[in-house]
Amino acid sequence: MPTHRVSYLGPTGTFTEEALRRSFGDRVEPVAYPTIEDVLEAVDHGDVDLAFSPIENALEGAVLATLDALVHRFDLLAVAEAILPVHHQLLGVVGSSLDRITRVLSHPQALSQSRGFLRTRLPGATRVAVASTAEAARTVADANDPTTAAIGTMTAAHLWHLDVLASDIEDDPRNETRFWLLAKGRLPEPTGSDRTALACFQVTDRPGSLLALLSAFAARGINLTKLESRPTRTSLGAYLFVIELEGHVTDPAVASALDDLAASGVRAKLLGSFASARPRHREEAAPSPPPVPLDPSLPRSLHSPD
Ligand SMILES: O=C(O)C(=O)C[C@]1(C(=O)O)C=C[C@@H](O)C=C1
Repeated sequence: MPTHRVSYLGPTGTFTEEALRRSFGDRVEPVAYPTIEDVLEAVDHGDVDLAFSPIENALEGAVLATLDALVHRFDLLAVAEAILPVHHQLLGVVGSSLDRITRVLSHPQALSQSRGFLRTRLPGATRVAVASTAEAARTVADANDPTTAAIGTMTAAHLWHLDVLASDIEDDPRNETRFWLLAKGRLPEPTGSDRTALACFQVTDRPGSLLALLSAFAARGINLTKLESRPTRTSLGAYLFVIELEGHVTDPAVASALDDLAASGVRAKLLGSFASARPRHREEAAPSPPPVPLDPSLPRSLHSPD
């Protein structure tokens, strides 16, 4: 089987590399780049065959560095997705210990996903954002400073001979991150269990445009799995919608919904169509949270039925 050169956020030892190797094994040759923009630019320029980048985290939501670059800057298509359980380790040089740590380095996502641990166990420590978790681990190892720690992978601990000062420090053990494999050009054939991602821009701003967007899919029984609003970057208060739905962009129902949207003044940019890493079944939908008592002065429609 041919090997594809795939750009990813490096250096070696990041969660992204782990997800790439676990999901695609020896079908890929990972090529490290220092930032997510560089990862995407590499495939855009044809320096690699594919790019692999985080798109969504269970605790923090969208990975905006990837999402916004795909919406605004690059014309790339997601052709596959992968999900990795993400467990963060606090790494220090040999001989260090938790009570000596005054500075913690990591990728902003890792710092955010470990917010609870940092607040309760290292309340006085300075948090320093760096380009990736592996970059943080490498910096700590190079500095050989027992007062500085990194948040990163177990692989990074082994690579740079760091001690695990505290393990699995993420805010929730169910933490996981979804990644997209991105290509320039052709989409994969439908598999029967696909998802499609779109960025929808309102060409004309009028009341009910979000409703029109949602109705085009609802009317055809197409299940939406994600809806995210992002600034259009044209003026304050102007937003576009990123949606994900069940189905392939070539499915007749999806294609007809897109025709409807175009007719109602919505421009849709295709972000990808790919086999779902975790096909969703309607009956597995999360249970609704218990009703929250609301201020009695609020409109009745906001109250749960009694
Ligand atoms: O810094 C890394 O190790 C990465 O692979 C980046 C990244 C991200 O950007 O979300 C990937 C997965 C985890 O959510 C934490 C960080």
